[in-house]
Amino acid sequence: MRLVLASGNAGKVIELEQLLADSDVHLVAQTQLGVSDAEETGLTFVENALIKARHAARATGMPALADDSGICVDALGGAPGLYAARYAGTHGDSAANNAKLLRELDGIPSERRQAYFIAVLVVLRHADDPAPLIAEGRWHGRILDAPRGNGGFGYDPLFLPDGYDVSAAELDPALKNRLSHRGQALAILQQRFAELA
Ligand SMILES: O=P(O)(O)OP(=O)(O)OP(=O)(O)OC[C@H]1O[C@@H](n2cnc3c(O)ncnc32)[C@H](O)[C@@H]1O
Ligand SMILES: [Mg+2]
Repeated sequence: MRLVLASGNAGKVIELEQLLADSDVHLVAQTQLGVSDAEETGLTFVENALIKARHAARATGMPALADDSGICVDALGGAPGLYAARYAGTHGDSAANNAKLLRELDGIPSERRQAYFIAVLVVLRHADDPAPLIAEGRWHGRILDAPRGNGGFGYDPLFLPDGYDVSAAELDPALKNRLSHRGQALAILQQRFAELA
């Protein structure tokens, strides 16, 4: 089964390809097919995931998988949340986003730095599919005082997963995929892939 992956985020593409490496699902990143990024005008992760999947399915005529994700920090009322990719103003500027997150949490002690990553994955069989497959995962932890590690992407260097003494950017990539919001959501989705036939 060939699916267009409706994401322009190289970190997500790598993780999702790895997660599906042993399956019969073959992902083709939308950038490889010349598909531009969709405008994320939704007010929820699920709406944005549907917008992105529909955009890629329409542009390519292929079934599409989209991932809308973010990080929600309790002490900031859930911010950056839906706006994680553009928290500091420029879409996808991880260094600036991470610096802003540290500034916003300046002086807040570790016991009040709880946060979770969330991912909503959507599969549309075609652009007008009225019955998308939808799955959500959440990964809980806290925000560090300073970045740690070089793996992963985005907010990973600032995220200390519950139960671990290393940041998400210091975890082995396979372990991150087993634990993460994205890995959890994909496991749910895979149980439903059979319905795609
Ligand atoms: O919309 P696409 O094209 O998929 O790519 P994007 O980077 O814009 O992705 P989102 O709109 O879903 O925004 C999610 C942001 O949340 C962050 N994020 C999501 N999952 C993450 C993870 O596993 N590790 C670190 N940061 C993550 C990262 O900064 C993303 O840019
Ligand atoms: Mg985006």
